[in-house]
Amino acid sequence: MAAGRHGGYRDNEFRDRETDYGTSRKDIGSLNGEYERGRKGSRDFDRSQIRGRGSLEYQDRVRRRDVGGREMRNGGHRSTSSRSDSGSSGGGPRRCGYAVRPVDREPGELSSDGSDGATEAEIQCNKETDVTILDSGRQLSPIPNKKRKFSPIVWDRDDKDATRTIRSTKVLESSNLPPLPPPPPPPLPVPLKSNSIHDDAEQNSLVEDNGVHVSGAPPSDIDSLPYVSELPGMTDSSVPKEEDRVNDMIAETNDENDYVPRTITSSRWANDAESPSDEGEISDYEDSWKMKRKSQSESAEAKVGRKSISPGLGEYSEGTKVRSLGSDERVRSSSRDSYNDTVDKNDYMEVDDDQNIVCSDASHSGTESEDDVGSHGTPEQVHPPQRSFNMLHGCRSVDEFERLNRIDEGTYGIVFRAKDKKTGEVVALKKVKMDREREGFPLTSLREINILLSIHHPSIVDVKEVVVGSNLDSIYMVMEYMEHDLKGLMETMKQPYSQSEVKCLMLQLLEGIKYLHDNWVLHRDLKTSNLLLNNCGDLKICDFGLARQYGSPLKPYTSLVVTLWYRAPELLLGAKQYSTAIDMWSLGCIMAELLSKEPLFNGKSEVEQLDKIFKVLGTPNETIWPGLSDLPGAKVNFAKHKRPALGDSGWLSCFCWYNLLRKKFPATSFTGTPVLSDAGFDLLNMLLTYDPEKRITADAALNHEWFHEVPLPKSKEFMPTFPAQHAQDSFQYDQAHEKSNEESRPTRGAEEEGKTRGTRNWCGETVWPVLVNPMLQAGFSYWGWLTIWIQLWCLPKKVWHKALPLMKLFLVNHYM
Ligand SMILES: Nc1ncnc2c1ncn2[C@@H]1O[C@H](COP(=O)(O)OP(=O)(O)OP(=O)(O)O)[C@@H](O)[C@H]1O
Repeated sequence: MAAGRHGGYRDNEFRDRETDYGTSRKDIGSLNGEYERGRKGSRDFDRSQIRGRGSLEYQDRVRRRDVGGREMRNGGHRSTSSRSDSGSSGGGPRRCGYAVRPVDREPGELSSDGSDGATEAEIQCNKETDVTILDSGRQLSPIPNKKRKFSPIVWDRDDKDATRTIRSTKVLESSNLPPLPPPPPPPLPVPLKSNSIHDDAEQNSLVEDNGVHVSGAPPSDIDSLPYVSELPGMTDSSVPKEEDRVNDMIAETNDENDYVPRTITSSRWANDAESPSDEGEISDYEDSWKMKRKSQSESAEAKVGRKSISPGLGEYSEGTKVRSLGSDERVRSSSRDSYNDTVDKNDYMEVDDDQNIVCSDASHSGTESEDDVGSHGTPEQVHPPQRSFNMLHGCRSVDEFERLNRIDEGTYGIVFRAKDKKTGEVVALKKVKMDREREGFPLTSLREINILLSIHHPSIVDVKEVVVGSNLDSIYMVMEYMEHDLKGLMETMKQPYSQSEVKCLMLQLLEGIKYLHDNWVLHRDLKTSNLLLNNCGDLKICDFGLARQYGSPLKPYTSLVVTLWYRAPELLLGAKQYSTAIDMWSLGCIMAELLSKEPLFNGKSEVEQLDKIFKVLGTPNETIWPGLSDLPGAKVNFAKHKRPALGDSGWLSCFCWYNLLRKKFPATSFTGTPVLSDAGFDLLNMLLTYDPEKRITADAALNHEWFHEVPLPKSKEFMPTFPAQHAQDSFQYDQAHEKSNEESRPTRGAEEEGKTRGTRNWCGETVWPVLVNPMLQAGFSYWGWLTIWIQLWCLPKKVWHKALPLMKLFLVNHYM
């Protein structure tokens, strides 16, 4: 029965896998190991033991079994005509298997040999992005393909103090650091910048980075990177106390089911089991931020109650805890990032083909197997762009940027286009919204900053630095500027993207998602408005406000993630344990949207969303989705949209099952409906597979045959370009802004008295002195006058008629 719906499995296959899973769960390390081994494509490996992240192998196995036949996924039809044993898990693109006639190529489409005829100018675009283009048009990220043993993003401070002290001493000694002058206190309460660890021949020598000396000694492991408190001039003594205190707070407040986060201070991702959940991790941080803010406006002693000493540099106190924490986090996360960028392969222990844990760092050569060296190639060839942060200097002011125009406003931030006055570079500045300031620094922004500073990939928007406004609460992320977001772009397009263009976009998207998943990051908010595009054809994923680390084994997380239209069915049904498959479902929705220019499932509520999905894909049941009935939402009696006409099995059911989705994307069309080949439909089906365990992984999707058949993915240089939508806003916004600036000009009376109404900040908002009475503020603004006007409106007509001329007179005198 299920065979017809989801990939053609027989029931007993599920049971087999279930049994294996049960066994393997006892030893999650072994599971991970098997998964990693499986990824390398060991042919003799018993893939049936792998579940979850090993679904790639699972798909592979199914493919082999079904060669020559037809396979249904969500009841979908899978063409196998051109499919051989793909070995997709480790095989890579099989482009040689496809003979591509020139006539089949669209302009810009890559040929089999990779020559796309791009002009030099066009190729220049690629050079800038520092990516290698494969013959299939795919970009090779400069990041290793293997899944990291540990996430590069650091949220934890759970290292033992003693170890830290020893490490600190070791690092400092080995680098023969001369005593540094005490650094100025880090000015920001969030993790912002870090040092740069250079990976060059003189690993043990001092490296000067932006005028700051840091140890260039290769750390024996990532934890040995220096901390703020380990630097000269910073005392370490108070750190343990603070850590203990913070850990106590975590222990007291951690509740895995609570969505409200608590602390950012613990948990390395790969060791998630020992750490509080993400939701638990942040709010302590927020608490700290609150405390810090409180301490700014009142006396620190009064609020903290316990600690009142003003801390030395690098020390922790209640009042400055966040600042120190932020700096520390900043150093650690970005240290990893810098280190990751420069010596990515050296950074973490990785698992090689033979399940050896390999530290490719030269200092760990003893643990590096020959096999691994061979399989990894030469890490030295990879030189991703390096982000150098000066950890000892404060962040720059936003005044060092010239505001050009406002790009867009999201839920969590306002994005501006701006120009770096120093370099002339045009960037995007995302101002963190502090609307809910009373609740502390926004969690989403903390996550976003932390993650984006820690990862680097051509398909992920690059955060260059963080700058502050005149008011310390104004925090801006400086990002590379992208001309479009896919949602806005598609709204302006008359025709949807062609298949070859969708392939180009999907490949970039999948590369980015694969990188995230390999680095233990779930994006959790993939949608077209979070995909940016520039006129070089580069696609980049942005908005990491909902992103988080995941670990193995999975922990319960909130299911209130992902924008409704792109939310996976397991989330809609209330699953708390989910993984990378939720992002893959979103990719399925995005792929469909790219092809049709319409959202695939545009429900208005969760129930309606589920109903829309079920209508198209059929209502799932326990057979096609084992474990479905355990989900909280599955108890609801949904309408049974059952496609198979002849029971649950039989080849006819295959057609009936998937035909609604296939109807939306037919293989041929005379009506202008977007067409999708069998292979493309197969990929779409695999992305929109109900059972998250069976849903295709990013890795497998990258190797899907759709990307290797004609029409081939269009080369980025030949992607259509459009006028920058945000630059168009510029005129309108600037006019509006000019008008609002008019409002902020001093009143005539005030001018006379030499007073002003408040100053405009970088965004054009009025900033009032803290002590200005809000009523006074209202009185000086149009809003204030509007309020009065409305009140007058409510007055009896007689009174109002008398008041009106007076009001007019007053306003004319006052403003004209
Ligand atoms: N680097 C960038 N370059 C150009 N435009 C950008 C950039 N980053 C974001 N934008 C634009 O700003 C919009 C909002 O950005 P973003 O999604 O990061 O904010 P948000 O508040 O988190 O939004 P959401 O409400 O979707 O959560 C994006 O849809 C995009 O149009």
